[in-house]
Amino acid sequence: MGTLIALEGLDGAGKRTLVDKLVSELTSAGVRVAVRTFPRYGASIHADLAAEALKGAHGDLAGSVNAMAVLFALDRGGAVAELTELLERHDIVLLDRYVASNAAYGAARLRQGPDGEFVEWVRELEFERLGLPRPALQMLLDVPVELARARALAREASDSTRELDAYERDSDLQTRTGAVYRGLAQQEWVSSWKRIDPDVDPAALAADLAQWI
Ligand SMILES: Nc1ncnc2c1ncn2[C@@H]1O[C@H](COP(=O)(O)OP(=O)(O)OP(=O)(O)O)[C@@H](O)[C@H]1O
Ligand SMILES: Cc1cn([C@H]2C[C@H](O)[C@@H](COP(=O)(O)O)O2)c(=O)[nH]c1=O
Repeated sequence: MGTLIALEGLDGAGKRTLVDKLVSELTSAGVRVAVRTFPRYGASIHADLAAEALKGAHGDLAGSVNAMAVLFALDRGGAVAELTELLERHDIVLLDRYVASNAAYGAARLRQGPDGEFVEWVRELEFERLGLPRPALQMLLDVPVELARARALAREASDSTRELDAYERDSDLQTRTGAVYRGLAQQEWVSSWKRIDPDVDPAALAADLAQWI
């Protein structure tokens, strides 16, 4: 049975970039690694509806914190069988965002903290009702909000398909989300957490992750 590891962080933090480097390092070291990214755009109606809502579609859908979180949760709920199968065939299944994204962004929108009702609601909905596998390790790519924003803006300027959505445009939301994430990491929400610096060495981190197999 493989080890489930999730990478979390703000929009533009560099998660995708780091995941790609980790896969390259782990694969070179002979580790069987699979990657999945949430939301599953193009593969899940729930993910697509959420993305469209964050770009202004579907009336007042994006205005409801719980409705948005249910969409993200149902997207993941549809991936339970695939995750289970991937874990059977790989040493590590690395996730670019997972359940903690829902907890952190939703709590931040509601101005709640990591110990608040919303975080507990997400835990119960996703791990207990939807039966999502619990990650062995959750990593927080802890990039200052200004750096994450600069990276998201640079990406938007170079790629017309990556226009900032409502969450990305809201700098205060990103700041509060960062604070909730750090609280979740500090209290080891659901499983172990590891804080990752922006200048992390991917080779060293990959070697560390291989210890979790
Ligand atoms: N270490 C880095 N140094 C410089 N630029 C970086 C670094 N990591 C990522 N970037 C750049 O920052 C932008 C955002 O990176 P990336 O897409 O990996 O972030 P992300 O956390 O996956 O974002 P999102 O959650 O919004 O999809 C990209 O243009 C990427 O090339
Ligand atoms: C998976 C997930 C994501 N979010 C938030 C985080 C982002 O601001 C957007 C879209 O995600 P992307 O990585 O920029 O494509 O949605 C969330 O609130 N809950 C989730 O479960």
